[in-house]
Amino acid sequence: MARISLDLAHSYKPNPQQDSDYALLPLKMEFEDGGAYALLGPSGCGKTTMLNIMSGLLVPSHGKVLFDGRDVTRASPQERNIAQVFQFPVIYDTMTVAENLAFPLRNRKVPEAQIKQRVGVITEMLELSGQLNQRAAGLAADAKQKISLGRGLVRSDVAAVLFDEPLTVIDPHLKWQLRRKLKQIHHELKLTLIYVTHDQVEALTFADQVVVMTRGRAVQVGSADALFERPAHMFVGHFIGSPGMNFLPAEADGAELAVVGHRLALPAGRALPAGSLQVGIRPEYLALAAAQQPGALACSVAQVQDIGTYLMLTAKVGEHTLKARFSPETRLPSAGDTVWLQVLGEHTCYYQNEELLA
Ligand SMILES: Nc1ncnc2c1ncn2[C@@H]1O[C@H](COP(=O)(O)OP(=O)(O)OP(=O)(O)O)[C@@H](O)[C@H]1O
Repeated sequence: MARISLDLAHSYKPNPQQDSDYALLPLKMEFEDGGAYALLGPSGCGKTTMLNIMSGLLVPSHGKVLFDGRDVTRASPQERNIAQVFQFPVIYDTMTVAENLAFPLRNRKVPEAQIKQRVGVITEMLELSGQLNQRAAGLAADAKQKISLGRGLVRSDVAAVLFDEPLTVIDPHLKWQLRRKLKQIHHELKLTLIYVTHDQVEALTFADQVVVMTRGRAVQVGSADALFERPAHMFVGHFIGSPGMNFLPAEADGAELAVVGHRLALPAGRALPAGSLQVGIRPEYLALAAAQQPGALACSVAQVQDIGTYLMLTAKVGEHTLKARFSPETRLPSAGDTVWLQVLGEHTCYYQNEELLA
């Protein structure tokens, strides 16, 4: 396994002039040996480009890729010793499940006894033991994709295993099981795993560290907890969570903050540079407050929805909308009523130029 370091940028255009010409803007990043990472972001943000640069399918237009300090920028996937799992199954239909799994090891002349042992471990983990001697051709799409996952995981000597949206063809129930399974496999096999997805639940259940990307930039690398509690960039606040973080424009001036024109005292000990900023608060932390309570805003209730496991309150303050989540037993006001919501508190984040200030 290897520690992967990136110090690069990539443009598919021959003469990039502006930021929008780059699929990846200049970035420096380290993937630690044995870590479980997810590259998370919307379509077109540069995830596959980054993965293909790590695997060796693509040479970056600028900069370098290092594996354990060794420059591998122009080395092929074979030379880098990378295993890859793609969106759709890549297996041999005429071979049995066992033969498919053994293939990457036979190719490398691993002794038969060792192959048997390793294939046994992987089939057990992926719950394929009952189908070992079946031909792959007769299997359902998700069983075939499990074989693909197994082929990616079967070698213990790879620098890293890279996954590009590997659960796309899997049905939703099995998807949930496989996500948990992959996490368990990571703990047992201690391989470096890098996993591309646009699905936040998939990224947050699988990875120890999630790289959140938007428009060719990696805007934050962090644990699920860090991305939820302290989004480093407004995009992370908005993209992570269901629904995402609420934002309100504000003007800071000494110990006070004018939020949508309402002057609120900042919590004790909180200092912000004077000027325009955005106040960010998660729907989970937007609590009910008494009228005129410091740090609270009077809002107008637009809607209360029963989502089953929680209640969702939608409120307006001026032209701005706030979403707040409450437990099902909370007594909430009705549409048209005024509600006071605690906007400033210990979980509130403050942003300037989209970056976290405090
Ligand atoms: N071979 C290519 N030639 C030119 N432009 C490309 C090529 N591959 C990707 N791009 C562009 O680079 C940008 C990043 O694409 P990339 O496929 O890395 O994003 P992604 O986050 O993986 O998206 P998706 O989830 O849709 O696969 C996009 O604007 C895309 O159109």
